[in-house]
Amino acid sequence: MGENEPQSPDGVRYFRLSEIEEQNSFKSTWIIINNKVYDVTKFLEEHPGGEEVLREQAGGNATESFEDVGHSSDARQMAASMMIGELHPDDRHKIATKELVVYLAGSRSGRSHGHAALPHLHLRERRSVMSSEKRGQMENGLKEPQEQEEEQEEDLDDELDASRLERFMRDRRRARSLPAYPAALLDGVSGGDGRKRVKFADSMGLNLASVKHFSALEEPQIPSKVLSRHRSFPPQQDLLSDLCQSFKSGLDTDRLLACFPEPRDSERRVQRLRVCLERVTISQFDVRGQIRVSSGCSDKEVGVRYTFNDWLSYVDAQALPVAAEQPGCGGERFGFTVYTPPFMDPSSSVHFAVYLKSEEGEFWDNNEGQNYTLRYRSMPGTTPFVSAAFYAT
Ligand code: HEM
Repeated sequence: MGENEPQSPDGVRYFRLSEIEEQNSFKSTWIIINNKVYDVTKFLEEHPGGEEVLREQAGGNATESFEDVGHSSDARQMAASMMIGELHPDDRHKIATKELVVYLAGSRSGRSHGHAALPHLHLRERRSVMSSEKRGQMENGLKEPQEQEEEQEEDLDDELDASRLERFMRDRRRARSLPAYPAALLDGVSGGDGRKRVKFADSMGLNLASVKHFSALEEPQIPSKVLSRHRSFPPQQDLLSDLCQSFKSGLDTDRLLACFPEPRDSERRVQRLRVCLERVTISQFDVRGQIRVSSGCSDKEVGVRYTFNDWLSYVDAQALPVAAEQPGCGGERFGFTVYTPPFMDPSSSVHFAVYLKSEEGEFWDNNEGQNYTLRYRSMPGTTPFVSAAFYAT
């Protein structure tokens, strides 16, 4: 590949775009970042941001996505070790990115919109290559500059503002979990000394931008978004303390009953399967369940296996014994709680099955082979934070 292509004066290998576009499989995955070509095939599984995001860019220009994430200098050093050449100069125009002039209003005297901490962003297109889709996104909530002449006079200010904007955007970027760096990639990269790095995020998952110190006399203000989330979903009663009771959900009892087994059936099911899901309850924040197992063996592990991504990956969470047992309810009970991520696609589901592992073997209740499924449902017209919950289907 690329043998017939010219090289740059300093010996860098050039690849034609068509050639790069072919490297889009698991066997060979190349991406372009800032006109440099990277072979990320061996890095796919180790990428802290996941294999999928790289696969989506395979064979194409990943510059914008790479920069959007705000990769660290460590990440950039890693990337350097995967560079195999550059995009042929004749093909660079084919992947040219858009250039935007960024205006920050509200930062100059007399232009304030009354939100000192949240500047209004004014974006103006300099080139006309922006796609209409992109333009739609950019213009969403953003305004055109009002007076062109005034803006030209203030070019210097704009430069200053652009750096403020960059800082602002960085602060408002969604906080990301910190990577577990693969040891092999850390040779010679700073930060690989095994020390833990910690990041803070607010209730919406955004990076902590500043720290405010409250005095003892000052009442902390709870943002209305956070309050409304709690108001919409009052805490449910503690179902785990109420054994042998019907499945309950403040959200959709009928549908739950249709999907989950009848609790009075659990006697029969636990005899047959040795383990069964007896009850489940759902709130916007978590899914709680009660598992019943046949009494007997002392050394056992009871838990739930669940996935938020259709079993691409899954988690086994151990269930803990429920303290009190009511008379007339044979077997032992274990409770589990699965916390649902705050940011889910509207179509997301959680699938799960419950298990018992003992010296006699492994036993499962997987809803007769179909697993238990809860679908995430958004309610239109409200913000995602107060509008969605899991529903049984
Ligand atoms: C050779 C190319 C790449 C390398 C070496 C690389 C490396 C890394 C590293 C080390 C991190 C951890 C955070 C950090 O240190 O910045 C990271 C995070 C991430 N990367 Fe990349 N990356 C590459 C390309 C990409 C591309 C093309 C995309 C998007 C299409 C991407 C998306 C992400 C995302 C979304 C995260 C955040 C994961 C999280 O913390 O939740 N990366 N990457």
